[in-house]
Parts: sequence; C-alpha cells; structure tokens
Amino acid sequence: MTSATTLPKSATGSVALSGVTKVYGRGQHAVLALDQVSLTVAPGEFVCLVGASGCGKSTLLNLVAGLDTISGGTVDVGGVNPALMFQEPALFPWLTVGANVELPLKLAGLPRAERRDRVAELLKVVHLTEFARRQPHELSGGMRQRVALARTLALDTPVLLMDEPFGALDAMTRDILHDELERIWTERKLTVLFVTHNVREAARLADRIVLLSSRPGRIIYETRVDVPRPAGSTPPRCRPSRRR
Ligand SMILES: Nc1ncnc2c1ncn2[C@@H]1O[C@H](COP(=O)(O)OP(=O)(O)OP(=O)(O)O)[C@@H](O)[C@H]1O
Repeated sequence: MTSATTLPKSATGSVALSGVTKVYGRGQHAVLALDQVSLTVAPGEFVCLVGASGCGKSTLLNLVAGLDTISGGTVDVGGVNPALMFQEPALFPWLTVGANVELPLKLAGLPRAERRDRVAELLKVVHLTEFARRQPHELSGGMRQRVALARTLALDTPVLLMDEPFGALDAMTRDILHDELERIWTERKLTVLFVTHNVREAARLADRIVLLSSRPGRIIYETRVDVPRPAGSTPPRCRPSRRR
C-alpha cells in the first residue's frame, strides 16, 4: 500500500484511490501530473484507463504499483503487491523462456520442483509449452509478450496493472492476445487496471472505461461496457455515467 495516511485495508483484489495528487519536481519547475483522482476498481473488475499522451496514465499506474510516492490522497491495494506489465516485455535475453518465467519464483524462494511445475503450468496458460527452452530472440513480438504475461502471472497476485502491454503489436496479434487475456482474467478472477491510448482496445476488454483529462489528469468521464463474456468480436454497448 502506498498512502499519505493509513486507510482500512480494502477487500483483497480491490484498488482504491482517493483524492490522489501527484506533483513532479518543485517550485517553478513543479508539474502537476494528477489532480484529485478518486477511483475504485472492484475485485475481479477489468477497468481501462484512457486519455491523451501525457495525461498521467502511467503515473497513476506507477503510484498503484508503489513505484513512486504520491503527493496527496491515498492509494489502497488491500495489502497485496500488484503485478505490473509494460509495453516492452523486458525479458532477460540470456535466459530461456522457461527461466524468464521461473525468475520471480526463484526470487520468492520456491523450491526447485515446485518452480518447475509452476513454470509448466504458466507456459500452458499462455500456449507456449513447446517454447520453454527457446531464447527470447527466437520468438515473435506477440510470443515475447505472452512470456512477459506468464512471468507476471507467476507472482500470483490478484491485481494486475498493465501499461499499454500490446501497444507495440500488430492488430491481428493484439486481437489474439485480447482473447487470451480475457480468458486468463476470467479463469483467475483477476482485478485488472489497463492503460491504453486505444479506445477500441478499451471497449474490447473493459467492464468499465475511465477517461482522464489532459494534464493535470482528472477523471472526466466513465462508462460501463455491457457485453456478454467472452466478448470476442461482439460489438460492445457503452452505457455512459456522469462524473462530477
Ligand atoms: N519523472 C518525471 N519528472 C517530471 N515530469 C514527469 C515525470 N514523469 C512524468 N512526468 C510528466 O507527468 C505527466 C504525465 O506523464 P505520464 O507518463 O504519466 O503520462 P501518460 O498519460 O502515461 O503519457 P503517454 O500516454 O504518452 O505514455 C507528463 O506531462 C510528463 O511529462
């Protein structure tokens, strides 16, 4: 949990931001990146955060992840360590696919036999079982992102923070990964906060879309997406809700 004041812990898997402000720098050079952002993501909910470049989307995600300090307000992730996935897969090029996925388990001190079973299970989840012994450079961009997703899932946390994870992929690969992410999210009952520039991607994945204003980032609009799951190619129906 990252907070200026301590709040009661939220339910496991929920994310609650209350009046969150972030200022970078100080004095004349201070940049107000986020201004009084309040947002709750319920356990098991998939929320997409959209907004123009520089509006503070990554800042918000980094604050929830605990990678940076807030200037005001509170962030409560119910005492769990959220997992964070970026646009770049950031795999270790000298390790095999399996060893990349195994790394967080090794760092967590899991015994070797347990690690081996977990890696096999995770590679199965992302359909990469037969690539366990390959090096990252032998994979396509979409496959590398699937390895990064498996490594993120290895952390076994209920909260997944994703910062444009498919932004560098072509449209067809992205569509496939949308289906895979939706399946994994449903099976594992994850709480997901997903940043994207792409409104179509948000409408494809989200239960709820939240729009940030240009800097300083404030929530100016949100809408529920009513679509039966799995959403697949079903056109979404958006139901707007007013925000302050
Ligand atoms: N470390 C920093 N120091 C100073 N200003 C920063 C820092 N990090 C971000 N900013 C500023 O804060 C604002 C929000 O940045 P942020 O990266 O969160 O936006 P974003 O919505 O994620 O942008 P993009 O969609 O382009 O990735 C921007 O104006 C940015 O220049």
